[in-house]
Amino acid sequence: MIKIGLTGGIGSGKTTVAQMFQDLQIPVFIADIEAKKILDDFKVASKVAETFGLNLTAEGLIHKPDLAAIVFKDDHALQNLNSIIHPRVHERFKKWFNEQDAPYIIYEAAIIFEKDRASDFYYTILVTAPEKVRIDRVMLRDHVSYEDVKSRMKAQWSESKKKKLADFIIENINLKQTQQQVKELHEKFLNISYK
Ligand SMILES: Nc1ncnc2c1ncn2[C@@H]1O[C@H](COP(=O)(O)OP(=O)(O)OP(=O)(O)O)[C@@H](O)[C@H]1O
Repeated sequence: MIKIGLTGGIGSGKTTVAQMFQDLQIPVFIADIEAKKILDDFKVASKVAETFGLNLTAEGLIHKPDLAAIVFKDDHALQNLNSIIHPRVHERFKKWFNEQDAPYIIYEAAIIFEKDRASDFYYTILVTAPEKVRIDRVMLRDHVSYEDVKSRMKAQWSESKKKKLADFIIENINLKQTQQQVKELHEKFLNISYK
């Protein structure tokens, strides 16, 4: 079973594109969702709270906006958090992958090239959109400020740097055109996987 890595900067539309593959019956693993679930595990939450000097909520959870305020301003803190969460996401992915039965699967993550993980995948897809469009989308979706979005973007490489490394690029501006690009890639991946 072929593994396809799907990535893109914040607000580029990775999840929107991932959903389009899912609509074509392709299994999708969303690393961000898994990371959030892992953070809700009491043992992990306790470790993260201790590492960053945070208090857990009454339900024993991390208050995510407090954590975001720390890690999105401090690269070292973000790396520290990733070193707690990422190995666990990887474990979950391995287990999930072995349970799938499909011609190929999609692994969606905001960071693939930045982590030197492109070689884990048969192909990589980069979803792109102009920076201003991406910022507007995230401000609208998450009700956050322009500065908040910009500071989250700092941990990610520029699109031009990632474009050089990606096998395929999906320009996500018009949803109909995005869907068409997804369909074309889907056909290509099916052909490869059935060879
Ligand atoms: N082509 C498009 N036209 C209009 N709105 C779009 C388009 N693509 C995505 N959106 C909207 O923009 C927002 C961001 O898209 P999405 O969540 O898919 O991006 P993402 O890359 O997964 O973002 P993040 O990295 O922040 O999780 C969502 O509200 C989504 O509905």
